[in-house]
Amino acid sequence: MPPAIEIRDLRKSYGDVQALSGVDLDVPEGSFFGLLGPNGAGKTTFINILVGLVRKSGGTARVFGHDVEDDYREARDRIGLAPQEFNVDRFFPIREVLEHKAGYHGVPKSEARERADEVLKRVGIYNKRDTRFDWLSGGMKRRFVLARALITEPDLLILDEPTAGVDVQLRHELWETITDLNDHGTTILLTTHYIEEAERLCDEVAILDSGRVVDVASPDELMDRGTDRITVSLRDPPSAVPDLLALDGQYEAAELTESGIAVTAQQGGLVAPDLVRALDRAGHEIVDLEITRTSLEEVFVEMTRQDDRETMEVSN
Ligand SMILES: Nc1ncnc2c1ncn2[C@@H]1O[C@H](COP(=O)(O)OP(=O)(O)OP(=O)(O)O)[C@@H](O)[C@H]1O
Repeated sequence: MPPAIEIRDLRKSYGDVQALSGVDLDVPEGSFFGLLGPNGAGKTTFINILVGLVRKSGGTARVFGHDVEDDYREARDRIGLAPQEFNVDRFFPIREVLEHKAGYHGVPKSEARERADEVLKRVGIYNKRDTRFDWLSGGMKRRFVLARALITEPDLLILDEPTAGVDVQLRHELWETITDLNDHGTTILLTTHYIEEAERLCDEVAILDSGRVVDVASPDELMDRGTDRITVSLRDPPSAVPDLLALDGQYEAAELTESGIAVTAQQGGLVAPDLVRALDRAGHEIVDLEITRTSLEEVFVEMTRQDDRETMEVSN
């Protein structure tokens, strides 16, 4: 079975701007996949190539085995897109907008109404079915854009910043709706600036920076790449960093603090027991111990910042 998305050496330039510089990526069928990256990293360009809004400059992009340009119709019919910008026909009642869209994708008229009602109920705005898009609140507009993406019963749902600017309650409701879709087999590709969103929802994330994939991993794996800080308070704070030879290089740095010692290590939870033993053996009495985990956000900032530095070094 081909992956939901299969990308090889994908490139796109807009004049002198290299928006994608050779992206390779596989998104397995059924996964909840995050695409993270700072502004201008190339996320929207990537999505627009998949849905046929932008022509690639090179490489290949397939959706469930269909080339997005050569087999455009087959690929596009499998995708539901909820874009970041609202591009909705504002003059018709929203139920009609959905019916038109279903018709455009070959759904018979008799079934289109049924489907429209079903997706409006799913996103919780069925009672607004006769209202024009313009007259919906911001949060309802977000719900509607999701309903429109669902009207064709897509196998791949692409969500570009689906919760941008919505309140906490709606954000949680949208999370629930898309998690439920994923549980029932829909592959999800999500771009977001809310790292917490990626951490909660995604099985895997790709970090895109300056048109390149810097890393692909689960949120947990990414967090393991950050350093944790183990802070130990001691009954009698020492005047020099105690001998930590027994830790056998499992840590990156150790320093004195006001109340004891702080050690940074890749996986703090694994190092902490050895650290406690080493301090105990050296005669220190431990009063308190705290491990602060790196957040995915910190790892993300560090990864994309380092990449900036490399780019600067190359260009210098
Ligand atoms: N139509 C266009 N013409 C010229 N340059 C463009 C065009 N669209 C995008 N770009 C440039 O390509 C690069 C990637 O932009 P893109 O919108 O894909 O990034 P993004 O990751 O989606 O950013 P954001 O998070 O801000 O939405 C940027 O440098 C952008 O200025």
